[in-house]
Amino acid sequence: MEMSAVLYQELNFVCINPRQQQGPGQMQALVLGFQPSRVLNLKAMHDTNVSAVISESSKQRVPHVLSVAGSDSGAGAGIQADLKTCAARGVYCSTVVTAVTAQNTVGVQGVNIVPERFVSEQLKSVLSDMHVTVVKTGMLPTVGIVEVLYDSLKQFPVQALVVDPVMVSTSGDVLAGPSILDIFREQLLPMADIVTPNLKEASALLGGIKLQTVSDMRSAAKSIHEMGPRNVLVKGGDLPAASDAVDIFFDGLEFFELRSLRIQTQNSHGTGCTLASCIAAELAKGSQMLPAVRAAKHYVETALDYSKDIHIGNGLQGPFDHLCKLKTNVQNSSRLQRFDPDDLLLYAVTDSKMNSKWGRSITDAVKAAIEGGATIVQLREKDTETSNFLEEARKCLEVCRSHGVPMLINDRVDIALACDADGVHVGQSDMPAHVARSLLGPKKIIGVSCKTREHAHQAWVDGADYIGSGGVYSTNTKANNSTIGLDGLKTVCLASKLPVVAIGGIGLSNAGSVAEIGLENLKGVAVVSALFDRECIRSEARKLHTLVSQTMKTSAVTC
Ligand SMILES: Cc1ncc(COP(=O)(O)OP(=O)(O)O)c(N)n1
Ligand SMILES: Cc1nc(C(=O)O)sc1CCOP(=O)(O)O
Ligand SMILES: [Mg+2]
Repeated sequence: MEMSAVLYQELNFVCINPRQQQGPGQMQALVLGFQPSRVLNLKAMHDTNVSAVISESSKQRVPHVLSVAGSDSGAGAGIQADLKTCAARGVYCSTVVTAVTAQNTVGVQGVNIVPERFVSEQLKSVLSDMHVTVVKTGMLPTVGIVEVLYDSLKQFPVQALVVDPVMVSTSGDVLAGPSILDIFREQLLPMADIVTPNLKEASALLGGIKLQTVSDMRSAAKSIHEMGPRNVLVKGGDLPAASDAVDIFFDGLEFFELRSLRIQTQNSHGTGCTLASCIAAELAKGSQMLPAVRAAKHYVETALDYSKDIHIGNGLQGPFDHLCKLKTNVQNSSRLQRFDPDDLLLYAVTDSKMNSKWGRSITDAVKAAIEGGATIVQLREKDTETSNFLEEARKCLEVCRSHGVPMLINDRVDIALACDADGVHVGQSDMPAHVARSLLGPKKIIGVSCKTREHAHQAWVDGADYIGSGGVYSTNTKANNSTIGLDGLKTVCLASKLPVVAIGGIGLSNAGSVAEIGLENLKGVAVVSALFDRECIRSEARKLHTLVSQTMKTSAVTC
């Protein structure tokens, strides 16, 4: 007892794990904090009566993904891809190896399946001891392995399960045969929070039906959802070549077409594993499902683009550089996607006064909004000094980029240029949109505030990408703002082909009425106080996102 007391004093963060005493005289001490490599094994200690001495306040839960997958000796996919992805996303990753493959850029030369009982032993070791937040599965080569995983998850529940139903490698080699399909459908999918099949895997899960169009992908997502997973992402990377890669996300209520640029590269081995483990990592950090999927798509796209010319191996299936995000030149690189009007769905506009009132930084506020589902962000910092504004804008941009969410600057074209933001929002008394366009170039997003049909017409002529129209309701956030009501909003929508986002006094109580107007180019709502003047930005964003997307969907069908 005395010996342990000395040790505890020396090691501030030591705790004894009470769940896994390994036998008399043996115990594990685990150094908490984000330094999982510093695990001490205090075998020499003989006092088995020592109980945990750590106070709750000094415990720091680390976001933790457990990858249950096969090893890829070439390290482009499988366990190795999952480890690198989680490292790049700042999340701890433990591993349970289900198979060892001899693999390179040419193909799979051999597979050695780990016996079920040893998969089970690995699962027990990790799940009984470490606080796993999310389990992500990859190659599950036998029915027995799926069974032991199912049993382990029943015994040690985790916050989320991400299932990448790996069946065939990029090179076309079979990694799990058709015998696995029944148990996937019956046991694993009903437990999953998301399943991420590519076209071949979706087809296999559905008994071999052909999937050739985006419409087929929607039907497939719906049918797979009926098997029990909370969310489905059908990846359309194998659809006949088009300029965009389209994935279909279905949460049981609505479909989202998630588009990204198709990167021309042979270095795409491991993209499926990487996407799924990045979703798991984002969920482990507290993200909602759709923002996690968007962030993961953006991460994969950035890594593929960064690695498109690297050369590793002589085969056709090259790996890519998962850690590219940690290299400073990529950290601040431009957004790859073009402006997507659907990004206007939940537009979060910041307010410095509200952030000071609640004692949070702009970056923390923006991060919470995105994690709750905000699809575009505008920094509207009327009272922040220029140097601070620029510094904060750079930090926020990093957060937005890592989630694939566009970030615009209100009024200040100079700040937008200096931090390489994705665009600006200007009003009728700000810099004219056509001047902003000539300064920012064709690739940046420009939004213009419009209250009348004349404003709307001019915005189009000036080369704006979208219109912000309001105040739909009266607001305390912007002084002396005139209210145009729902009728004024309709007039602006009908006067333009540009996508429109409604603004002004919008919150949970009335966002539904706005979304209900059902005009095709009304794409979403922009909110300030309904997010940033609230205690929990993340949960308000989540509620607003659900409300607006569901109402828009219903209204679009009726109109
Ligand atoms: C999306 C969106 N719409 C409208 C506005 C208002 O812009 P503006 O009229 O320039 O007023 P300020 O925001 O600068 O006070 C906006 N910011 N965002
Ligand atoms: C920034 C802004 N522009 C408006 C316009 O009518 O163009 S209303 C507005 C403030 C919106 O804040 P809240 O969501 O807290 O009402
Ligand atoms: Mg302005």
